[in-house]
Amino acid sequence: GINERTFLAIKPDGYQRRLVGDIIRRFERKGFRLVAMKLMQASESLLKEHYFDLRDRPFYNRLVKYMGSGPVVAMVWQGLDVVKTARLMLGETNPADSLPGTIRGDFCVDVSRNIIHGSDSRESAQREIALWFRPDEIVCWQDNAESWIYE
Ligand SMILES: Nc1ncnc2c1ncn2[C@@H]1O[C@H](COP(=O)(O)OP(=O)(O)OP(=O)(O)O)[C@@H](O)[C@H]1O
Repeated sequence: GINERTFLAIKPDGYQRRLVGDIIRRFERKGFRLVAMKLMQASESLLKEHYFDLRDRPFYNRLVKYMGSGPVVAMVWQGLDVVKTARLMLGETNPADSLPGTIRGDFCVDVSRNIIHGSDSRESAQREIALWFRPDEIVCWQDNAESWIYE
């Protein structure tokens, strides 16, 4: 949809490596709009809830520990088909499968240090946005079809 939203989080390794500006710049230049952002230390309970679907995977505990090992930059981005396009811009989960030009393809080699998270569907986006943000932390911005064409 035209005003679709997705949840992106720059992981502790992305923050530590000072990639925040580059990552935000990519999404702005692409044409998406930043509608919420906070730099935060995520709690263990938030991270466990966020990764609930992966709770039975062998790397789950390591993943929660890594995500809590430093600040994360939690963001909501809005725009036409942003869920799918953001996933393309991130690259594959495993950086070894990510093409150059994608965030993971350009900046990392290790699946357990892969810089950024992005919602994988509109349903997960809704769930994750509600988990990480209060409604009053999100800017209300509506692009209409005409502004996309004439802006
Ligand atoms: N085999 C693995 N070993 C270590 N960590 C892994 C492994 N597979 C996935 N992860 C970590 O768990 C995260 C979530 O895995 P998932 O399969 O949901 O991939 P994803 O949807 O591409 O990632 P994300 O949810 O972070 O955008 C990955 O981004 C990665 O940090």
